[in-house]
Amino acid sequence: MSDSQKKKGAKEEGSMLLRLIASSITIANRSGNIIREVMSGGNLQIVDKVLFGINDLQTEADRRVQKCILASLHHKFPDLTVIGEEEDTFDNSEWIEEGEDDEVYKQEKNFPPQLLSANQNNLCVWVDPLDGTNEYTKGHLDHVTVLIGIAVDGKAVAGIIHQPYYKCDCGAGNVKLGRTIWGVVGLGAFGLTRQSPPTDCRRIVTTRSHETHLVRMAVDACEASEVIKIGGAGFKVLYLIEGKAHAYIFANTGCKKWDTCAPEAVLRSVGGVLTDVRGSDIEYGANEDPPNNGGIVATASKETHLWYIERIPEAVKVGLNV
Ligand SMILES: Nc1ncnc2c1ncn2[C@@H]1O[C@H](COP(=O)(O)O)[C@@H](O)[C@H]1OP(=O)(O)O
Ligand SMILES: [Mg+2]
Ligand SMILES: [Mg+2]
Ligand SMILES: [Mg+2]
Repeated sequence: MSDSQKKKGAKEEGSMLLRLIASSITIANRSGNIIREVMSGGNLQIVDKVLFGINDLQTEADRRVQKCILASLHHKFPDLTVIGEEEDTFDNSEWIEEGEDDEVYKQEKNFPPQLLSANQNNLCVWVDPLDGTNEYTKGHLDHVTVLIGIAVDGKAVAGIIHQPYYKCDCGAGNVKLGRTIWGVVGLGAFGLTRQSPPTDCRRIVTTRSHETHLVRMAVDACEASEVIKIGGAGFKVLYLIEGKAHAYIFANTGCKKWDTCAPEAVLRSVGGVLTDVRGSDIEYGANEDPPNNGGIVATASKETHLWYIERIPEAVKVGLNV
């Protein structure tokens, strides 16, 4: 047996969660290539999924990335529950990505032991192939992320967030597009640096394309010195972790569990919190319904989260039925 065969065999016998995260990072990177290819091809083939709400668009990039992620995960983990935003099809062998990111295995000894023993019976993966579709179609490309969220026993514990249009400075004036962030609760986050927000202001990040009366009421009650309207749940959570905003407030229905599973896991891996507007945890088990009708309140620090929950007016909480 060759060295590479031995290495592959050892990985296949090891922790399913490690393999899943290592595979998902590589799959998310390939997804970023697909998103850029579709955009540069110039034909997004936009479909309006009017049945599900306002500004609920789907493009050829959403569809292709969903095929890539689901086919790749199904190929390696045939018994795993994977729930994606777009249609489910597994007959997409041309989209299979087989690689794994070795950096994940280097962290094995630091992983919480109870997560290393997770298996297909208590794991569930929530996939948003392209978060921020509305913004993608309007050229706000930096708002777009690919989200692969991993839940164990219904809790968001690991997440991969890929930003296809993030500009990485490679030195000497060279710029590479795309970065991938991953995080595991109890281990930490990789691919970005956590920064504290300024202490002399209160910046709230909220929806750009799904604003309603309840969203405005909730944001107003939090006494923001600045309201930042950007697309996507993934992009907004990165604003929190990188200290560009103090809280993410979304008092509306419309978000689904694939929107928040990866962002919540990455946020919690750095000590943050993401809940509905009542402060209740979002459940990500395989039998949960996808919609999260209770909105979102998220902060990068546990200490400040309750302050925002207490400020959301009761009328907003009742309006969202939580
Ligand atoms: N009313 C809605 N209908 C469909 N998707 C929604 C709705 N509201 C929010 N979302 C999803 O949640 C994400 C975050 O919301 P927002 O950008 O408004 O803050 C959106 O990018 C969208 O994800 P997606 O782009 O993957 O369809
Ligand atoms: Mg969508
Ligand atoms: Mg989304
Ligand atoms: Mg999406």
